[in-house]
Amino acid sequence: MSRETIPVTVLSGNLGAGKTTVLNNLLNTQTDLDIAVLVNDMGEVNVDAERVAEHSDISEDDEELIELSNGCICCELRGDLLDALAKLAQAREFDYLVIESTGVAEPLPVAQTLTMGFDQSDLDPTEFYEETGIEPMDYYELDTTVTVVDAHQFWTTFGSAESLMDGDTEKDLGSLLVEQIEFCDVLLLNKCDLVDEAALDEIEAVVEVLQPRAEILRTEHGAVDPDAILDTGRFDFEAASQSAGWMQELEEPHASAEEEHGVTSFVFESRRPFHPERFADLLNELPTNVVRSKGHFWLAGREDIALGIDVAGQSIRLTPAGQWLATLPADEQAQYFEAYPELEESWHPEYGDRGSQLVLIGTDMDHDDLRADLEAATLTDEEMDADWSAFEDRFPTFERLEDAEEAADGDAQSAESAEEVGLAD
Ligand SMILES: Nc1nc2c(ncn2[C@@H]2O[C@H](COP(=O)(O)OP(=O)(O)OP(=O)(O)O)[C@@H](O)[C@H]2O)c(=O)[nH]1
Repeated sequence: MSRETIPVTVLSGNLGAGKTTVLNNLLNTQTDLDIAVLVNDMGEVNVDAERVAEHSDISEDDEELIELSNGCICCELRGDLLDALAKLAQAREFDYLVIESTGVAEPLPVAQTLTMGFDQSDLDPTEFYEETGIEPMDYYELDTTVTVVDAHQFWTTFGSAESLMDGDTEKDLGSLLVEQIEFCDVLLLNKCDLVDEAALDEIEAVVEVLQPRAEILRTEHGAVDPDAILDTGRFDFEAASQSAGWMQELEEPHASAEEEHGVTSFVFESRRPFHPERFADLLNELPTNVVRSKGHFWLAGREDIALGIDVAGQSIRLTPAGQWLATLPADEQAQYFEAYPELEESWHPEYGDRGSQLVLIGTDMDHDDLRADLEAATLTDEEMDADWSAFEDRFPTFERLEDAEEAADGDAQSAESAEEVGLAD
């Protein structure tokens, strides 16, 4: 194959989901492609690379098997990843690259690194890059992101609050699984030999709501047709980072073909602020069948910025989601109205654009009950007239207004100011 850039497939997926098994299968399946492999392992010894070497034609001494150990390519090893790719590109004796990330890798930053390289990202240049000036991403193109999901462990992981240290941040396996599902082009539902048909249908229904864009394939022992994950041309950064089910839900509530599996979703909207104490209590006691929730909300007493919320499994993350336009001078507001006329239509005479919009996705959710609970957590008529600053407020305070602006500009999930909270009493 001769082309200007080398296409890349990235394999993600929770610990033990079957990434190495998929990779070995791929390397042992005859394709026309000469595949180079980069394996990332958290430990000092790259066990996965050893296993790849053991089970395929590629040996550990081979230049086309790169090992990156002792860290994760979604955080501290991003620069090393690019260096390794630059060195590999110089040899260029292969025509496809497959990257196996660690089980704790977040796919979005990996894809970001591979899309932006050193030139466009905020990465500090490495010594190698400064010496050679080679921008690896001139040589590569991200082609397909694949998430391998363990069907057998699915519900256990989904509801898991087991926390794991991932670089400097702590997160739980459940929310990592959701992120990995939400950000992929192809999803391999692996270990199907261990799960019956009805249970697989149920898992697929949840996955389809979380990630309507991906192709979902059922696999056993990682056996997959190479054409399904190599050279598919499916990767599209914008689409991938925007395609999560909750986003689509805001635009166009989906017809509930999934309802037979009890997977549903709804949008809660209110122009009244939440009472800080009642809303914190509600979030702390959110039923476990609410598997995903995202959106922004207005908290009484926080009239400057909107707060963003991201619930996945057992974890709740809060971010500053942007400044309310109501806080801006009239001339700046007028500019927004011109660009977005619908803003003016929904403008409240006293509160402006302040309000809440939350999407909830879950299994067997009682929409009416949940809606009533959310409604009850907003201020009553009497409270609307009270002094809001006197309410007890356990939500994190975001010191800098720039935090809000950064989060509004970019991806709220990666905003450094995100806080994982317990909202304890
Ligand atoms: N029964 C069954 N076992 C599988 C299947 N796929 C993989 N396994 C087994 O599951 C275990 C984990 O598989 P790996 O391929 O090492 O998973 P991984 O995602 O690379 O794991 P980490 O590198 O630790 O994140 C191994 O013992 C595999 O043999 C499958 O479809 N069915």
